[in-house]
Amino acid sequence: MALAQAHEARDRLMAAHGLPEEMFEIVVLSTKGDRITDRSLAEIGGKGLFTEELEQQLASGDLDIAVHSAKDMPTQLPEGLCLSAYLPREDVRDAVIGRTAPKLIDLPQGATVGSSSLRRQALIRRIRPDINVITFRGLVDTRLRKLQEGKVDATLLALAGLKRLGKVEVITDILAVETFPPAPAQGAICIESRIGDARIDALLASVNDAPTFDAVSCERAFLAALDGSCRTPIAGYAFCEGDQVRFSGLIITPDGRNQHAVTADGHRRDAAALGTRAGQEIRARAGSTFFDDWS
Ligand SMILES: NCc1[nH]cc(CCC(=O)O)c1CC(=O)O
Repeated sequence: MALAQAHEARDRLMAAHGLPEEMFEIVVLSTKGDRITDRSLAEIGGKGLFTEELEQQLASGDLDIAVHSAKDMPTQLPEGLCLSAYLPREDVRDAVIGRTAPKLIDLPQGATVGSSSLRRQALIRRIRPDINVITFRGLVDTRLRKLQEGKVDATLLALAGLKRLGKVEVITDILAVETFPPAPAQGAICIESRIGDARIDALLASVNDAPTFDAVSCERAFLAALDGSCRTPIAGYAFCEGDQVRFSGLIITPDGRNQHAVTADGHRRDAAALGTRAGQEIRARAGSTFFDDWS
């Protein structure tokens, strides 16, 4: 998927500036997050794993831009780096790949679902407390193979990733954002670069999608205000409508039984502040014990 995303960024940059392919060199780094696939992200140290090595090369000048799934980016970036552009966002929803039934609600009693996302685990339990959720990581193909081998009844993946890999035919259901809210920044590809690199900023300005930038900035600010620890299931989704941005966020306990939801809207220019306030509000309402009990 990383390669598909890098190609998409390169193709958009080529088209926007009329540049030939030879002007770009794609450097592929496998990261710790890709190599360790038998434990959940929370267990092995969280989101930074995907980005650490790329960021070192970005800071040193070996790379000019890094292309990431925005969802995998920590809220705090290393000094001197920023998320300078977002490509137009893909579908934000989660998809079900069901083996014994197409939809979560139709799975057999006590069915096993593979997912290592704490948010998906909690949201699955909110809908179906009887479902046994097991940790399930690795590349999409590995997960699909485990599903076919009968290790689980179903698994959940981001629709955006499946689309980028050209694997939508495996999907048996798509979950609505209202009942199954996505992770902050899901479906968005971001470009990270050095702060103040005028040459690169000029190149990136023409591929940045402003509605995606504002919406994802709002969602990431929400996550940051909640201290974005990847041990707490957090969902957050914003979208732009004209000059307005609308946001809804949720924190939920891993068993899916307790939750706090928030909605907010305002002017797009205040998108990040809106997300921050929504995060602070939910934090105040939930109280510190909501987080303590589960981390
Ligand atoms: N954590 C892995 C990851 N990071 C981004 C995506 C999907 C693509 C996206 O959300 O942009 C995925 C896989 C998944 O959640 O199914």
